[in-house]
Amino acid sequence: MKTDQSIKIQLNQTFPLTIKRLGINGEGVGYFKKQVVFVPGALPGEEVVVEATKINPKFAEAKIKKIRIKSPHRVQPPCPVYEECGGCQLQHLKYSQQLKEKRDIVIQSLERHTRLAVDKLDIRDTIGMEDPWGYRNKSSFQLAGRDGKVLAGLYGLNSHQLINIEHCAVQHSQTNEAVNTVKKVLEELKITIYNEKTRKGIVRTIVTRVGVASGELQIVLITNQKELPKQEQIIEEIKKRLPNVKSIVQNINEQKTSLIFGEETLPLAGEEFIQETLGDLQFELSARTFFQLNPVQTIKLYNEVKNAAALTGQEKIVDAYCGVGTIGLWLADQAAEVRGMDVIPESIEDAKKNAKRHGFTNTKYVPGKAEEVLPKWVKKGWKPDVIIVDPPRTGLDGQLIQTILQTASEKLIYISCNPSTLAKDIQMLSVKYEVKFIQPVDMFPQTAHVETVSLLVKK
Ligand SMILES: C[S@@+](CC[C@H](N)C(=O)[O-])C[C@H]1O[C@@H](n2cnc3c(N)ncnc32)[C@H](O)[C@@H]1O
Repeated sequence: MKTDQSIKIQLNQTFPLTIKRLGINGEGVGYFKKQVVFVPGALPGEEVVVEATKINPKFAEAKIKKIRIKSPHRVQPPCPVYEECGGCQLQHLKYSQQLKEKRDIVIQSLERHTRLAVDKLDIRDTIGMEDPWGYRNKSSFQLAGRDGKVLAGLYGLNSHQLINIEHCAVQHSQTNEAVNTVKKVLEELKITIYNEKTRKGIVRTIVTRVGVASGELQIVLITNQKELPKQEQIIEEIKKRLPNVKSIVQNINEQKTSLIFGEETLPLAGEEFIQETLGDLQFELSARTFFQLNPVQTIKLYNEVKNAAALTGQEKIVDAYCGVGTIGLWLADQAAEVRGMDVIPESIEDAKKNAKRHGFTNTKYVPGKAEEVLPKWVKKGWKPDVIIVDPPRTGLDGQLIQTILQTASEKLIYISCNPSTLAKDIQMLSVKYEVKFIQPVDMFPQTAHVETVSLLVKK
């Protein structure tokens, strides 16, 4: 018998709900008369009363009116702006339970999108952080001027209202200090802050990056025009108040879009980059260089890749979606050859410099799409033994999957930041590959993001 699946919940309707699991965005998921309801802030096991806030063709969204039975894992979120901000989604869940839920999200995705016997797979416990706070090395805080005050923070959840953040609990302590200091300097010198509506004003955004190992700090002032009034005073005050600042740069973004960076970057004081160390590798990070945001967990993630690859020194490796080459360089001293590609030409230039700085002569980096570059290499007779992929949230391109299946390298190591696309890709790859293990690594504590390293081996 065919059942009518269309949503019958009415907007603003209030009803009781049992939360069964966490959804991929960290919301509680329950079923009301067999209809899926997403409830931000609700936790598995909780009995809640909710009010429908949005009706979609296949599901409803609702907000909590009352918690009748609380999860034993519910905790008080330490951040005062947690409810409005939207940067974190799981601060109200005990950290040890966050790790369990993240593993569960991976399992659910595999159950939904693959035909594998998921209960037979080796899906390991999530590798967490000892201290799951203050881990982010980079911040991009939008600015707003209000009554002579400079506010800095993020736009609120589903709104365009700036939430002023004095202390972000997941940012490195140097970041919080730096943002508050720069805000004060701009305020005292009466520098006008960009207004999105009128498109007037000068400073739009403060971006900071901390070299967690080096202690070095970079500050980027993103402005709506090239001329920065009182530039010398701004620099002098920042340097005086923040002795760890190694680099102050200006980036000019005159666009209307929500893109943070514009094309032009000008040095204002100090170096154009800061130093960062990952294990034995050193990197120079300039304002726009992509670099992993949680260096402590990055080392654990890359070591999982290294263990999965179990290299003997004879292997040819592909580091697809290589960014500035960090993963390939992590393995280069144990491989015969490492080849990487990325769509961002500047990242490829950085990858080449990084390889050279560390004296590697067995690496090759090419700008371009993985789905175009790898087929060319393979066509010329170059056959990798290990393919490592680290795609964006959208997962692997179909063409790349076809090339991987044709190439049939012994090992495929898939680093994923999206369990749904990972599962869909694994389903396609399972024609030739068997999943050996999936290791979740918590790169972003307090948020719903789930990162995994999966080892697939040729059947
Ligand atoms: C998740 S990041 C991984 C970066 C790097 N592996 C690391 O650990 O720092 C994804 C990278 O894929 C690149 N990218 C996006 N689409 C791509 C494509 N079709 N082909 C190659 N690279 C792509 C992005 O520029 C970005 O550097």
